Amino acid sequence: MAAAPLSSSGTAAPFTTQTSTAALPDSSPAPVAPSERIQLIDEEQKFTPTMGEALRRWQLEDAGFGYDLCAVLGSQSTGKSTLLNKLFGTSFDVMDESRRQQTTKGIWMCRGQGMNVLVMDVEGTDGRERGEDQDFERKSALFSMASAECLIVNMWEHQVGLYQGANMGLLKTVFEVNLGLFQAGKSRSHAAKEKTLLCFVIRDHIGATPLENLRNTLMADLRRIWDSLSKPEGLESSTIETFFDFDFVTLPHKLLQPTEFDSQVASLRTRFTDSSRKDFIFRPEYHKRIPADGLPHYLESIWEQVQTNKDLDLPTQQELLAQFRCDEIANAAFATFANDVKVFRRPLETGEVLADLGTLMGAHRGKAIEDFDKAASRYHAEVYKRKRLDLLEKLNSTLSPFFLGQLKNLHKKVVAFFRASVLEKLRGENYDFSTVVSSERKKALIAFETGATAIKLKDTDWAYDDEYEQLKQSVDDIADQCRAEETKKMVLQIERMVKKDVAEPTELALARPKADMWDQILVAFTEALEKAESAYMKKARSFNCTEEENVRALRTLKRRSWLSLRAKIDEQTVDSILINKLRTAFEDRFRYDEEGVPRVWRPDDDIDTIFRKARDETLALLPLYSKIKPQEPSREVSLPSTADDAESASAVERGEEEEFDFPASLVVFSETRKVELGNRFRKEADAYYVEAKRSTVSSIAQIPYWMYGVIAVLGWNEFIAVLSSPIYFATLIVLAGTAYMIWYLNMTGPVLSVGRAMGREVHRVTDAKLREHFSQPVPQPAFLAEGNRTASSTQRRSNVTTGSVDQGEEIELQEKKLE
Ligand SMILES: Nc1nc2c(ncn2[C@@H]2O[C@H](COP(=O)(O)OP(=O)(O)OP(=O)(O)O)[C@@H](O)[C@H]2O)c(=O)[nH]1
Repeated sequence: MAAAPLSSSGTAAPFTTQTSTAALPDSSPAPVAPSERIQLIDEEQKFTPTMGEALRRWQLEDAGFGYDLCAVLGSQSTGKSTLLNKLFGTSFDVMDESRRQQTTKGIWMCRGQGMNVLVMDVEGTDGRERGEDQDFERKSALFSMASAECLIVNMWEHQVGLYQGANMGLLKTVFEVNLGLFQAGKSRSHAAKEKTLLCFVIRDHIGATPLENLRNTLMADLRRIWDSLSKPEGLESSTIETFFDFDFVTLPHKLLQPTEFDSQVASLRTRFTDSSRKDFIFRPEYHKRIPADGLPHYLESIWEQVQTNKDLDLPTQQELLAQFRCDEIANAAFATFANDVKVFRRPLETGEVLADLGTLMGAHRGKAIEDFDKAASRYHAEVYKRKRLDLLEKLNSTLSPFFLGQLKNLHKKVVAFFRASVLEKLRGENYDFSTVVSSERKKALIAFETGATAIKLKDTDWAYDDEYEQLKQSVDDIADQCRAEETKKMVLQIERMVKKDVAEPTELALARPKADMWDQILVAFTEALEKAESAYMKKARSFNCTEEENVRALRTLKRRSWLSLRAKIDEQTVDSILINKLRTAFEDRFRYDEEGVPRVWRPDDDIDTIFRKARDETLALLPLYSKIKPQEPSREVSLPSTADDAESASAVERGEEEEFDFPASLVVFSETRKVELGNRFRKEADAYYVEAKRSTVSSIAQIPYWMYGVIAVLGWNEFIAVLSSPIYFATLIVLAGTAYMIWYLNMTGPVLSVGRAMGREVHRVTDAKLREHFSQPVPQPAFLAEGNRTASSTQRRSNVTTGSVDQGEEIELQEKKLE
């Protein structure tokens, strides 16, 4: 039956990939290298794992739906492989004529040359080696039906009308298989629409029987077979045309009419390649809608189903394939995506705020979805949609930590910026605290919201409300801190103001101690405090301070102001200054008379009484100094002690405030110190007394008046000499003129005092020198050693040292009397 052998390559090893040029069509227009073929299903009925790779090599992996698949069925050695090689330029093995043995075993696949067509060469039926075993025939028919758009049924012309030779057994199997497939998928409406083309190629057509007659004969046979089949429920009245389209082609004898054979094969080829032809074979409705990249998996699972004799549910298979492929595609898209976005992790972990994070995240996610859509959208729509959602969710959950990290960093950045800008503004002059804080707060919240919105991707449930609330809280906390700081600063400023305002009146009042001394000081203090309180209240308004805060701040302000007054009083009443003040008060009473004129002690003056009065009056000032107590009770100041209110007491316990005891703060110095100061003052006063006494002694020791007469008599001739000498006389005139000028310019007083001072100095130096010369040392009183800070004490010391031992003793006796 078979024609003369073209080549023989024997049986291929399982899953081998082979290339052959032996069966290239003679009329092949281009010398293109034939495609390699693969053994899709081997003799052991195992599906090849290399189909994916083969598709890649055939450059069909990315073809999507842009490919076609056909299979050839027919009896063994009926020139199937020869026909396919001629039609499609494939490289299937052709039987070696001399050996006459089965060539094609299992199912082979090859890409058509110059076309996106996958061709399957199926092992011939009625296989001698397989004997009567119909198992593989049925399986391969089922497999071909499930996958191919067009089944080429190859037969000799003389087989038409015969049951066995015309493959009627095989066709019966095909119809049964198809009904089985339909039954499984009957719930799916689209199943009915899927038709398969059965293209009958009648070989060795001599031409005696026209094609029309052959067609009728075959169709009558096919209908008979169809009718004989038991139909599933609901399909009892279905015809063979419901599921199949039929085409009939005749080819002349290959060996007897080779030219005609070749030209008709070439013509038939165009029906497979030229989609513009009316009789184009690969019409879209036959396509099984399996994307090329999913074809290996689909065919494998179909074969697995066929092998395990399970009901072949094509729609379910398509769904399963869609799931498998969508997962694969999603995983590939996700792997690229994960690699792209991992660069965000490190900077976000180190606290950076990435400027284009939102855009970049969106772009990477978009690319992943795009990659997925491109490959997966061809698969089962429902599965694709579901898997797309899954992928989107996975992408979003991968990006979510970046979103949260960025929000956290944004929060920190905005808070830091808010703090810095508020502090910066507060460093300036003439600011309104509440305006500064509210405007910076607004800016901070807007900055956060803008940043957060920029990274919030659509199709996510991401939200930043919590972070936004936290940010508000943080900003408000900082504002509160700043307000507390500002309030503190303001209280300090006001305190300084109070300190300045009370300093001078305090110094003045304490320097001139009078009965109303404390009244003056407290009036000044109260005025300063009132001024301070109103200054605080004015500023506090701009700080939006609460009533409670105001009460607390004013209380602090009063206490601190009082303490600064107390500090001033303490400063002015340290021992040395207080003694100085007492000394001054004493001097005012003792050394000056009622009119304020300095006293020049004369022997008949009652020094003792004056001294006693001045001393007692001065000592009476000590109790006045010792306690802050105004004459007028209304001028008394009263502040609560820390022990008086619970809040302050607990603040003292916590160490936040210092203890403040107002009644204790009214005491300037204790009784003990008062006694000490009295004693010290007494000694100082005694020195004044001694000085006064000495000055009377020195006035007693003055030159007698008759001595001036003696001097005048003895100096007469010198007087005449002056008058008679032009030099002396001129000198006299100059001196007289100078004296007149002094008198005229009213400078007598200053000149006299200068002269007196000079005289005293000369007198002192002379006395000292004389004392040294005559070696008559007199012990120096201890209190004078301390009192030599002033010029008056220096004067006193010089006076004392110039006195005789007798005078010193006399003075001591006088003192004892006074005591
Ligand atoms: N008479 C005739 N012989 C042909 C024709 N085409 C091929 N042959 C011969 O038939 C024999 C079998 O050819 P194959 O192409 O191997 O047939 P096959 O159906 O693929 O065989 P298996 O794969 O073994 O089932 C070869 O010797 C061919 O030379 C034809 O059109 N007419």
